[in-house]
Amino acid sequence: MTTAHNTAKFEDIAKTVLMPGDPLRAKYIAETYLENPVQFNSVRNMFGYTGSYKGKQISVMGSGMGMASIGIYSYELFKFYDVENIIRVGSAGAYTDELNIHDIVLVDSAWSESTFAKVQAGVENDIQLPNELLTKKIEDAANRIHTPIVKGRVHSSDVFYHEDNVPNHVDFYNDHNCICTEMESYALFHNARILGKKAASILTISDSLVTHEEISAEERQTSLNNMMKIALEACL
Ligand SMILES: O=P(O)(O)O[C@H]1O[C@H](CO)[C@@H](O)[C@H]1O
Ligand SMILES: O=c1cc[nH]c(=O)[nH]1
Repeated sequence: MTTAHNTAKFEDIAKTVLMPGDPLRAKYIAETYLENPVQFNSVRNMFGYTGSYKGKQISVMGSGMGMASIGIYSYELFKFYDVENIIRVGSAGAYTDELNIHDIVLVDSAWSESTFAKVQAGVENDIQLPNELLTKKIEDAANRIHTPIVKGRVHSSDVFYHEDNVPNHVDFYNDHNCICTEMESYALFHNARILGKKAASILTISDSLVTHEEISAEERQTSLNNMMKIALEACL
């Protein structure tokens, strides 16, 4: 089975896939943590690899940025490659000064004003939920390796740069209880639900919309090691 966006054969991809937005972060995870990683995709440079972690076959593949992009890649993995679990390992911007740079958020719900779910399947809910079991496995893994996490709701936005005349982080925090923002979890959770699969998201705070601190582009590729270890341990 190949698709317009993925040249992997059906058997090349493991049942669990870790998905960072950045394909270079996928390459970093494969080269740093997986034994014998084999690359299965390079179409559009959306790198994907399969290897083993502590004896378990795991794949890692970039999703690209935004719901349109993860919508395509996650749908193909679930539907055409029969992937069972996708764990997003992303970066996020903090909406509250209670979150610091490098804090790790385990997503317990994703709120969005996006029309993704409506256009995709006529679903009007503005909240999508991760799979409970997979999310619990991530929480248990974090506890096992003594890495603190914060559970909370993410704002999955279609837009990274906003003008001043629209709702901002204060409104999303106060009106919708969103503690941070990224651009993919809502679509990932929706795709998993309609296809009967499992998805979860774990995010590292890369910048703050409150304090305006941020980490560099290079650090976004490589410095999210604690989150990656939690996600890998959750696969065991
Ligand atoms: O670091 P990733 O996983 O790409 O996630 C976040 O970073 C990108 C924006 O810089 C968006 O994709 C957002 O969701
Ligand atoms: O502010 C941010 C940081 C990471 N990702 C986003 O989508 N927004």
